[in-house]
Amino acid sequence: MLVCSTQPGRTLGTVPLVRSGSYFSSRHCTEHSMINFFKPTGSQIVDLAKACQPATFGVDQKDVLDESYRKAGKMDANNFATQFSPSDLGMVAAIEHHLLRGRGEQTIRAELYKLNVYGPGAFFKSHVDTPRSDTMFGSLVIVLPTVHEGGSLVFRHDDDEWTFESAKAVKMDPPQAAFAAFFSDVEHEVLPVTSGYRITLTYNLYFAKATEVVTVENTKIDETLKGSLDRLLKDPNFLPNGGALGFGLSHKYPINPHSTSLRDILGRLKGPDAAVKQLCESFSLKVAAKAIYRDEDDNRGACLLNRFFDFRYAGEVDCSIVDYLSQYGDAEKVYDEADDDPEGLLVVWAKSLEKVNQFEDSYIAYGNEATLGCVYGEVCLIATVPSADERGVQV
Ligand SMILES: O=C(O)CCC(=O)C(=O)O
Ligand SMILES: [Fe+2]
Repeated sequence: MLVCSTQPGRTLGTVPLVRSGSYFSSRHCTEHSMINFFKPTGSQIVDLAKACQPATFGVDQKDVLDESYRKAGKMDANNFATQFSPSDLGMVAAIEHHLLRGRGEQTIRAELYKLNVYGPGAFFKSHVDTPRSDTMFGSLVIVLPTVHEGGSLVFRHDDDEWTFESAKAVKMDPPQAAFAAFFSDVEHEVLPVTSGYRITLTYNLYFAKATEVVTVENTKIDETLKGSLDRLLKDPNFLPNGGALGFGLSHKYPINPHSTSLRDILGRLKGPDAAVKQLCESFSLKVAAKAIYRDEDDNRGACLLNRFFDFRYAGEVDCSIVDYLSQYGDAEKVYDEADDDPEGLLVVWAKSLEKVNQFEDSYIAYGNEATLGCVYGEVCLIATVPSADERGVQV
């Protein structure tokens, strides 16, 4: 459960880490580039610290390096990827509610800024954050659950001083992160770390633009997906040889496999499904609506078709549906990372298939006597992802 408390100018709290949102990967080191903050190892943390650069800080809109003022390592947001999502965890809503009392709408967004590593002896003296634009009003610091001592955050505002002992607020088992959100003009300081590594993610907090507020639902989807997609495509370890991103649809569409065209569905996508298409296209990914077919026995793979296959003219089917469609229906076999039979196109499912648009058809199965077989299909969106080389990212 997210727990938070608010004093003037700042909201402090803790949030449990969710398993799916605890992975980080950096593009600096390839061998140990992945860290699961559910159970990070000591050497992974040291590797992450080594992959960082000396942290600068902003003075009069310029980035300055001065280790007598700030001694820490940093990694810029475009050099690592994380599934940690303050909005999915309810933090953005909580910050809005607590820090900006009474606004009560989704009028803010958190943009990932940096990852910081404070090893033994690292600190950041008292400062105020430099707003990066007119709409930036504050910062969000997430202290990830790693064993360390010291590194408390001290806030000062209007002759008031407050210390957040974040090292004591984080928990390892089950993992719980600590966070602090505060207005840019609140003075804050990171006291020296006395042992271990203190790892933080920093986010810039913005008021959403007026136009973004009107399309609340889309804004939320766009912001979350856009950042993730951008980071994935820039990650050379993501589909290094190319493949596809698959998205289950959020809305239901009228489907008759004997008469509906997938091209029509693509042209009539609703709200969040249309947003997925637009977003992928904004990254120059080609998007198509496809039918995915599996055998009744789910384990024998799947295949994608650009049209619904009409089994009324199929005759007898004497092999698996996937093999049949690959041979006679121009289908492309697909697999995902969990498959032990990698054949065809590798699809990473960004949004799982929830059977929202499942359809059913029957065919004549070959055997001693003809029996009626049942085939299931579903509609999904497939975005083709070029190889890391073609995307211009180096492994
Ligand atoms: O890492 C932290 O705890 C604070 C970082 C900070 O204050 C900043 O990046 O401006
Ligand atoms: Fe700061």
